[in-house]
Amino acid sequence: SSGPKIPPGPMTIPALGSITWIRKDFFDVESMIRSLHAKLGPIVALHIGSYPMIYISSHSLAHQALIRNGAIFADRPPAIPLVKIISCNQHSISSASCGPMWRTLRRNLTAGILHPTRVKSFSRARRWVLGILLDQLRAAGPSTAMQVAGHFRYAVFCLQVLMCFGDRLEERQIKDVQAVQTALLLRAPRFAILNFLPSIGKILFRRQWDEFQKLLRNQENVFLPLIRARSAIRDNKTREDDSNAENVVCYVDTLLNLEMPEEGKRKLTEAEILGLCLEFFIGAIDTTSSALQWIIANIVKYPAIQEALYCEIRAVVGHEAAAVEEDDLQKLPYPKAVILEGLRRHPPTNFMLPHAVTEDTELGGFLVPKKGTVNFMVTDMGRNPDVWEDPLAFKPERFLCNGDGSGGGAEVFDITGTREIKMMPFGAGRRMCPAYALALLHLEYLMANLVWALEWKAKDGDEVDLSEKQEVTVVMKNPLNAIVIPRAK
Ligand code: HEM
Repeated sequence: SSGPKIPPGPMTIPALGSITWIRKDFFDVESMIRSLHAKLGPIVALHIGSYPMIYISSHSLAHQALIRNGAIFADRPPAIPLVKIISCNQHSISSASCGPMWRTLRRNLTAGILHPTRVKSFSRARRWVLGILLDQLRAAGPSTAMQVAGHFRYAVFCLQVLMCFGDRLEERQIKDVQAVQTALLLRAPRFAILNFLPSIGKILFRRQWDEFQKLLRNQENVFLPLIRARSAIRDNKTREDDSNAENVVCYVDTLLNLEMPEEGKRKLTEAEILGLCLEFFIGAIDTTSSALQWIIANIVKYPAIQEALYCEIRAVVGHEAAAVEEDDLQKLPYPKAVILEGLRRHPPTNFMLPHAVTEDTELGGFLVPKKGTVNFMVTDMGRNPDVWEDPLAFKPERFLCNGDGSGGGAEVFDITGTREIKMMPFGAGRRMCPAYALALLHLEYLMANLVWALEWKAKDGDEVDLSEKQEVTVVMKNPLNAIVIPRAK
């Protein structure tokens, strides 16, 4: 027709095209999309399944799609079979179609456990987790280098588990949750084959299918008793007003109380609650802990940044403070700038979750057809030289008002991209990460205290290598190996 055309992309024969793509490594696909952008411009299309997959590398097109035409671009495509199983048929926030179920679940998360007063009620839990992390890091001694990634991941895991199941959990219970959840994530690549031809895949790849089912059962065995324990606490509370009962509301409490307004006010099933808990971990743990590792790696690589952080913290909390408290963070613009620079330079994910389009629409002069999927080049946007001066340098000052690195300016950067998108580590628009403020709090609190309590150094003669590797998130190819020296107070 004479109307706008589908964005340019490599020519493919429909079915054959899909087979070619399935055989490609994720990194190959990513670098291919990057070279297509270099050749064909900021909007390109791949023809992998029945509908085109459109990739966008331009900040202004991302803003036009996600903010100005947010309603059209806010849906999700049908989930792949294994995600369907884990999410109880797309009854999770990240996978649900953009309808009443998604709205209710998302609102329950943002107005419930992510409400600032609820987040504040977990301050004690955060202090406890920080103590565990510092003990683990100090244990190596001041002259032995250690890999810190596992310790960071465990700390973030503890934070999420406590917010999910209640802040009185014992470490033993946290470790049980971690064991089953990590097993599922680590084995995930083995199960990918089950996504193709799901009905006969169970028979053809019997071993993988049985193993997948076993991991799901293990997960139920650990999660369901924790969910039922919260249910029992709630029932006891309604029977007698027990002042000793738990008073910090956790995510599971909000899910147990939730009613689905469009479905006769029905309650969520245990399986749905379990899937939502899993999402609460999968969305948070690898993203937050890999961001923390990248940020600390840059602090080790650039001692002047570490010194500037330490000096600003000291000026606010005083020489003798045992720790940086959450209330102090509001008075510390430089740590905020370091976190933002970390997320710009090393966003945990190169792409967002795929968005589906609800009607034919035009973007950048091209047709984005109904049911087509759209995704955005998150990493490339944060490193675009047209938007960021010297984009590969790690310069937190760019996020300070006064821009001179003195830490005196207030942080005004709009991470939501509502006015203008300059980077989008948390996405933008209606599907933007609902927990971005929590993630920023965890990163700021942990980083500020890690620098306040410990001096970070590279192993003698070792360069901090910032090469990347794709795992669940983008991680350091050579994980950070650092020496930590407790600071005298
Ligand atoms: C540094 C940490 C984090 C990063 C970089 C991050 C990034 C993202 C991104 C890029 C998306 C997709 C946005 C889109 O498709 O438009 C997303 C969605 C989501 N994230 Fe996060 N996230 C982080 C932490 C968290 C945490 C702590 C939680 C839970 C407490 C969480 C829960 C979710 C959920 C539920 C969604 C789906 C939202 C929807 O579809 O409506 N994330 N996140």
